[in-house]
Order: sequence, then C-alpha cells, then structure tokens
Amino acid sequence: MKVLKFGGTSVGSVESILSLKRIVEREAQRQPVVVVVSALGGITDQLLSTAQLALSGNETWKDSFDNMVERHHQLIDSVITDNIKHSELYHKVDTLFEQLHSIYFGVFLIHDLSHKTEDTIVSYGERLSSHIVATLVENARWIDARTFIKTERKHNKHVLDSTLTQQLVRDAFSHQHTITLVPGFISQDKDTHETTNLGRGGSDYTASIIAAALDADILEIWTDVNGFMTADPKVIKAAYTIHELSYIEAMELCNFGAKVVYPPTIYPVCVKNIPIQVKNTFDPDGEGTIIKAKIKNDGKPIKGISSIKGTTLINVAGLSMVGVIGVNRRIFTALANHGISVFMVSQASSENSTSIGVREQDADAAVAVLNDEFAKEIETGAMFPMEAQSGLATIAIVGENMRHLPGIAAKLFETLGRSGISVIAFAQGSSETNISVVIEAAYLRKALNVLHDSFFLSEYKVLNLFICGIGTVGGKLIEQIRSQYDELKEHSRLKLNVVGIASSKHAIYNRDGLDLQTYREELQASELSSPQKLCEAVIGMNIFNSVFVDCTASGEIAALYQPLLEHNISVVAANKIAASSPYDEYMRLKQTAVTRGVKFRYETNVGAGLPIIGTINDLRNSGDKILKIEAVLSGTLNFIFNELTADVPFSETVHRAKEEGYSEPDPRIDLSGKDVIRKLVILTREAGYKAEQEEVEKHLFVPDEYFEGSVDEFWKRLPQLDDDFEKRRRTLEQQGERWRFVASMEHGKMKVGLQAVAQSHPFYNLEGSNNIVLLTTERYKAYPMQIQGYGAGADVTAAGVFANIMSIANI
Ligand SMILES: NC(=O)C1=CN([C@@H]2O[C@H](COP(=O)(O)OP(=O)(O)OC[C@H]3O[C@@H](n4cnc5c(N)ncnc54)[C@H](O)[C@@H]3O)[C@@H](O)[C@H]2O)C=CC1
Ligand SMILES: N[C@@H](CC=O)C(=O)O
Repeated sequence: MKVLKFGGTSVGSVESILSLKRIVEREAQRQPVVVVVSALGGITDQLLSTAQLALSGNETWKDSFDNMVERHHQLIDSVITDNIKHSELYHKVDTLFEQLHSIYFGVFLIHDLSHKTEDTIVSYGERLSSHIVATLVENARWIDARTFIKTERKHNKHVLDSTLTQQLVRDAFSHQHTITLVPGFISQDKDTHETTNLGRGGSDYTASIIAAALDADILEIWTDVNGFMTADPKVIKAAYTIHELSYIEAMELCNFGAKVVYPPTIYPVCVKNIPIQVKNTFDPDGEGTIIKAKIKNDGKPIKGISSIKGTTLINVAGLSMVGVIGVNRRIFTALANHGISVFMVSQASSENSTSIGVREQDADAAVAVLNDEFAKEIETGAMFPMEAQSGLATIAIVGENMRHLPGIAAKLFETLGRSGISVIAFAQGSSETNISVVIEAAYLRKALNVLHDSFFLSEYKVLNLFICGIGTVGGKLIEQIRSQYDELKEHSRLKLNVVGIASSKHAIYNRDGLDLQTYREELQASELSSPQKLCEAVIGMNIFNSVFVDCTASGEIAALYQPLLEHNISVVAANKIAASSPYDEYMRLKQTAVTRGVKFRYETNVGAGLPIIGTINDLRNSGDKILKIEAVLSGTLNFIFNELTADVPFSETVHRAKEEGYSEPDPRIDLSGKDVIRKLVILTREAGYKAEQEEVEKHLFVPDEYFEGSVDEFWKRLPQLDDDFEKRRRTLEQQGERWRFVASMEHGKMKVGLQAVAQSHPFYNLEGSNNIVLLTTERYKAYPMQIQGYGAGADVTAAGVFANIMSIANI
C-alpha cells in the first residue's frame, strides 16, 4: 500500500492536476493508494490575506473571495468533462464557498478574527481541492481528515495526539479501498471538535501519519522540484538533486531551509522504517530523492547545504552566569512558555554568555521575555540587558559522513575566512551530522557558493574573473579564455566565469558570466565607468572566488589592488606599477594577500610568459640564495636593436615594436629604461633584497629631452635620433658587436645600461624580442641558471596571465 501526497503546485494547474490523475490511476492498478492533497497553489495565503482584508473593514475582501471562487470554477470547468460529476462537484464546492463567504462576512462585520476563525477559514483550501481531485480521479472515495487526525492544545499550540490519531486512522481505513482521497493539513481538536491544522506545509505530515499508521510500503511526496537539491538552486546554479538521503540528513536539511518536505513528516515514517520518495509531478519518470535508513556511501563528506535568512542572535551574557546551574534552563523555559522556538544555541566554555538563534519575527518578543526573566539579575548588574543582533543568516552543512571525519569544521572556517566572511556564531551537535554557522545575511549568497564549491558538491570549480584593460594583452587573454573554456570545463572541471570587463571608459558586469564574443559591443553601449566605480562594483558584487586581472598600464588601477585584496579578491597583474612601487607598499599588498588568504600574482611583470619570478621563488623556498642576476629584460629594446639596419632607421624600429605589441602603451617607458628598471627592482625584491627604483644606477641612450612633452610630440621628434643611431650602429657593426640593454644585480646592487656585447657574450645571439635571465645562486654558481625566450608580445603575455589565473584556481 502506498501513500501519495501532492502539494499545491501539483493541484494548482490543469497540466499538473491531469498529471496527478495519471500518476494516481496508474499506481492504483498495482496496489491500494491513499492520496493526500494540499490546497491549490497560493490559495492558503489568499484565504489568510482575504481574512485580513475583511478584518480591516476593507471591502475588497469580496474581490479576493470572488477570485478564489473563479479560480476553482475554472479548474473544474477545464478538467471535469462529465456533466453529472461536474454539477455534483459544483454543488459541493459552492456549498463550501457559501460557508466561507458567511465567515468572512462575519469577520468584516464584527472586526474580529480569532485563531479559531482563522483556522476554520484556512481549512477550506484543502477541503475544496480534495473534492476536485476526488471527482477527477476515477473510483476515488473521499474522507475528511478531521475524522481521524486529532490534535490537543499544549503550550498554546495544537499538537498531534499521536496515539489517538493512529487508532482512528486504522479504523477509518479498515475497509481497504483502491483509491482514497484525503485533504491534507486539516485536523480537529479532540476535545472541542474545532477545526485545527498541522501547521503550514502540514499536508506532508498528514500523509506521513497515515503511512505510519497503516504500515505503508512507501510514502511518496509529489512536488514541483526533482527532490532535495545540494543547495538552493535559485542561489547556486550548480546545485543538483541528491538521489539518496538518510532520515537524519533529510531531517537536518528540511528543518533548515530546504522546503522540500515539512520537517515533522520524517519522524512518523522513520520510526516505522518506511522510505519517503520525493518526486516531481512535472517529471514523473525522474529519479527524485529517496529517504531511508540505509543509504549508499557516496564518499562525500557533506550531502547538502541549507540556509535561512532572517536570523537574529540574542546574546544572554553576564558575569554571574559562570558556573551557575540553571541559567540555560531558565532561558529555554521562558522562551518555550511564550511559544518561541530556538533553532541554534552556542555557548563558550567560559559560560559567561550564551548566544541564541531565533527567527527575526520572534526577536522582539524573545528579548522582552528574557529581559523579564532575568530582570532581577539585570537590575543588580549581575547580567547585562539582552542584546539582539539582526540582519543575519544561518547556514547548515549536513551529512552523515561528517561523523568522525576530522577537518570538516576547519575547512568550513577556512573557506569562509578566505572569502572574507566572518562567522558570528557556530554550533555543532555531538551527532556531527550538522554544523551551523551564523553570518551576516549580505554574505549568504557568497558563502553558499564557496561552500558548495569547496566541499565538492559543485560539478565545477568556478573562478569569477574581472578583466580590466582590453588592449593587446587583455584582448588576447579574453580570446584565450574563450577558446579554452570548454576544454577546462570538461577536462579540468573548472569554469572560468568572466563576470566583469572594463576598458578605460566603460565597464560591464554579469554574475552569470559575460558573452566573450560580444563584449566589445556591450561595453560600447554601457554606461561610463571610472576606476573608483569599478572598484565599488567589484567589491559590491561580493562574488565568491573572485580574481581581478589588471591588463592595463594604469597607476589608478594599480591603486585598487589594496582595497580589492582587503575584500578577499585575488589580483593578477600584468601591470608592473604595483610590484615596483615603493617597497613598503609592495610589501603591504603581499602581506594583505597572505592575511586575507587570497593571491597577488604578477609573473608577467618580468619576461612576459617566461617563468622567472616563480623560479626565483622556488629557488629561495628550497633554501638557495640569489647572488647575482644578469639579464636582458626588455622585449622592445632587444627587438629594436635587432631590427636596426642601414635600411631600417631607429624611429622605424620603435614604430614596429609598438605594432608588434611589444612596447608599453607609452613607448617612452621602454626607451627611457623605466620598464627595465621596474623589472629589475621586482626581481631584486623577489630575490630577497629591499630594493627601490631610485637606487638603480642608469646608463641610458636616449637624451632626456625626448621624454618631455606629449606622446605625439615624442613620435614627431623621434626621427631626429635616426642619423646619430645609424652612425653608432655602423661603428658597432665594424667592431662585430651588438647592443643589448642589460640589467644586473649583485648582492642587492642594481644597474641598467646599454652595452655593446661581443660574439662571445651569452647575450649576443638573443633574437627578436627575446629576453634572457642568468641567475647566479649558491647552487648555480659556476654555471648560472639560464631562462630565455619571448619576453614580450600579446600571445605569450596573455598566456602568462592565464597561467597565474590557473595557479589561483589550484586545480
Ligand atoms: N605587451 C606586452 O608584451 C606585455 C605587457 N605587459 C603589461 O601589460 C599591461 C598591458 O599592456 P598592453 O596590453 O600591451 O597595453 P595596451 O595599451 O595594448 O592595453 C592597455 C589597455 O588598458 C586600457 N586602460 C587604460 N586605463 C584603463 C583603466 N583605467 N581602466 C580600464 N582599462 C584601462 C587601455 O585603454 C588599453 O586598452 C601593461 O602594464 C604592460 O606593461 C607585461 C608583459 C608583456
Ligand atoms: N614593454 C615591455 C613588455 C613586457 O613587459 C617589453 O618590451 O619588454
């Protein structure tokens, strides 16, 4: 025998109610079924709101009432085709509506709405829907749940009298019928015979009570989702259906935000070891979720994450609480006596404060009750007045595999901490199946996302990228991300989500990911932005696993790294300004990244895609010491000196370097040696020395006056240098030498300058825009370590930035 319960969405539309009919009639061919139904979706709320309108003397209650009548009539007209059944059903339904109308009218006239009247009003939803379904389904009998679901009054609430109910259910179903239709939710007070109910969502409970009393083989809950999901799918795009849950896991999840099953439903069937199958009325062949005692171990430490907004923490504190027996008893008794439910408790072992989690709507009452309870202690100063902190949310991670598995709480804290989310209170019972944390509600979305990701509940790890600067490097990076996207998703389970793109004037954002084909047009059509607005937007989106990628040469953008890192956003910079800024600022950035648990990466600052900074770090981390660096670090300058011939004058080579994408946006930065100075300072710092740009000894080759004025003026004046360069070049050629702009560092002392190198020199054959770095270390002394290759250019630099992003993804 089976009990099937259909929720409001399953009876709320023509499509769903016809699906219900098919499901029930198919099942009834195999075994007897009891079908429990909720009110039509939205009707319970409308019954209550109409009552409030009537209570406030608002005439529009009649419109709302008419609307409910109309909705039921329309449904009947659409699904009941037999004329006799149609008119019989109309008669039943209209009789109920007449009664309901009289009750509303009474409320309207006397401006009074007691709990008793409200309970009566709200019962009509299920009474109406169950008659419709009983008529629609072939050969169904209808029984009023109030004849066997009995409640009694305790602590001002209607609670189930289980023993009496169980007996009455058995009596009511002693004659088996193939299909029995029962209105869910409604019940009756065993003493006063007033209509009561089992609480919102109580139809699940009705079904569970019947299933347990009749020892059903299974309880099926038919709803509009495919079962329990790993997290709220409205927040977590990657959430998926959990196919198996233990009773405890299901209880923990639904008790805490996952509204798939009404929490009291689990217990009656769990005691009888009756499985619960959650299924989707709109996808009847889908697998759904099965809840039972013994489930397969899928090896995942947690099964799901649930959450509730609207949490208030009340802090009951005072020095007199330490070691005093009975304080907690008084707290809970006082709250219970006022019908206030506490869903979380956290107390430090020092015992001088207890934090209590209550729902926001109960907060004021709870504070008043507790202030009253401890009035004497508060007056003498032995305890402090209650403090309530609102605007919070509670998250619970749930799973039986957490039991005896060390490190879960550590991972929870680490994951939240790395995302800049502070845990305000924490609770874990000794059953170790639920760990709950209270955080600021504004961080809920981010917290759920990072937790879902880090506990491997997500199919993909997601990295959210903000790309700033879409010139040579940034534009190429976006191209590379676009063409690698599917490969990374499929083979590395990494989703690179570009959630923000900024040019020098505009910025666009989309937390679900921007279209990397059309972003330039989108940017063009977007509002004007500024570095400040960009920073506010990136921080404001408060998005998990975020990385800010700077592909500009802008000082204003480099100045954003500090606030971004402080907000737990990693930074990848092709821009060299920050890493070569005053030493204290550079150290502050690095330190902030460490304390915030995020990354500050800038490998492409030196040698574009060449692994220079990483290698120096690896050498030092393994105990080596960098003694000397000799290098050619400018792709532009090397390219210029290699291109220069009798036919290609100096000014032309500079133009070509720009066109090839080697030079800085402002090529004077390359020609003035500034770019190389920055790079040398960065390398010297990575090598462990406290270096500043002013300390670099310079031997430059373009007179200073060429760097004064605007870039346009510079381009105009540049050909004036051609003759002199050609003269010098010819002399050099005759000597069999080549120019190289060499950077060196020995024991912290830095130097840059133009050198004429002979054929025997390791730098002589350095082709095109290549860079070379010779590292003399304690281990690489006689033969320095040599790193050589393309030192500039869109492809290799973008690839270096990409590699930095991947190192943050850590897959
Ligand atoms: N081109 C190369 O081979 C290498 C470049 N780099 C570094 O990469 C960075 C970018 O270089 P390229 O792409 O070659 O320069 P680029 O001039 O082609 O691109 C820079 C882009 O940044 C944009 N921009 C400027 N200010 C901005 C702001 N406030 N907000 C948003 N965008 C802004 C510019 O409009 C331009 O589109 C530079 O810092 C450079 O030093 C590093 C290694 C190699
Ligand atoms: N302008 C730079 C680009 C790489 O950092 C260079 O020419 O090396």
